[in-house]
Amino acid sequence: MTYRAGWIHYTNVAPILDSLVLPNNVTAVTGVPTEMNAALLEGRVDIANISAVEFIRHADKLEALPDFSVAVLGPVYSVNLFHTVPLPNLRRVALTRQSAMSVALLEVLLAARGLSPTLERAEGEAENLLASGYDGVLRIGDSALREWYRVVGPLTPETTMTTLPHTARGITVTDLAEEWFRLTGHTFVFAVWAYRKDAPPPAALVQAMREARREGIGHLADVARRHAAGLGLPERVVQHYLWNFRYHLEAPDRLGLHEFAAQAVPGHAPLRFGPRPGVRVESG
Ligand SMILES: C=C(O[C@@H]1C=C(C(=O)O)C=C[C@H]1O)C(=O)O
Repeated sequence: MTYRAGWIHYTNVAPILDSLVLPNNVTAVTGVPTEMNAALLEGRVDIANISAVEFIRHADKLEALPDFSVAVLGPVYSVNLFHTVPLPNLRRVALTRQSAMSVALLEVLLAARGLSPTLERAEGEAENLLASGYDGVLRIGDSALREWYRVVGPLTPETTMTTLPHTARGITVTDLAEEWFRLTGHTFVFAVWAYRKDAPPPAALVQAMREARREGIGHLADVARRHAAGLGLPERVVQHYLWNFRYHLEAPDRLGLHEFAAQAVPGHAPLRFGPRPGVRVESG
């Protein structure tokens, strides 16, 4: 039987996907987070790296690989609220249709500040939307990374990603993962690799994913070089962006995930993870 994978193909998954050799009988499609969330929940794929909030919302049906995540501690650079007024003055915010996670995160961050601007779905470049009457625009993924750099860059020999300003040309870029860290002191998990509990991935696929990740992380400069031109960004920016991610769903990531789950989806079913690598499951 064929096992069907669905991959979100943003650059932050390249350290896992670029070197991945799919075993026989595994097929893969790609898409943006909301597409992959729906594909998994509707049974069109069997495993996908999905928005962590969808995993939490559907924890009764889903299980996640125990050692795969797209997570950060502090800034992420690609989940950004672009705004022209201070956060307390926000009135109308445009949300991207590509994302479930960042919308849920924005709602948590706004609620923590007692803010309730109007949230609307609208596509387009952040700067164009800001010029057209929105005072905030939420963007994720590669285009958000590019727009962030366009607003706050360029890097000079004296600056690093972490010392670039948050405001330039009248636009402030609020990095939602950095805000989450300020609020809670936790990591933020954007994605996990989830599957329906009754359809776990073949061991050969998980093994291939682990090998691909080892290869990608071991050659991050090469991954950055391959993707920099396509992104239209300096290699230095892409390399920093990539090594900043936490791909192993380690204990601090799980803590952050549970904290977010408690805040965003109160009353959710217990989160379930498959057996850890190297841990033998006794049968009977
Ligand atoms: C950090 C990011 O993570 C992605 C953001 C997601 C979302 O917002 O729903 C889902 C999967 C993640 O891989 C990003 O691509 O910018």
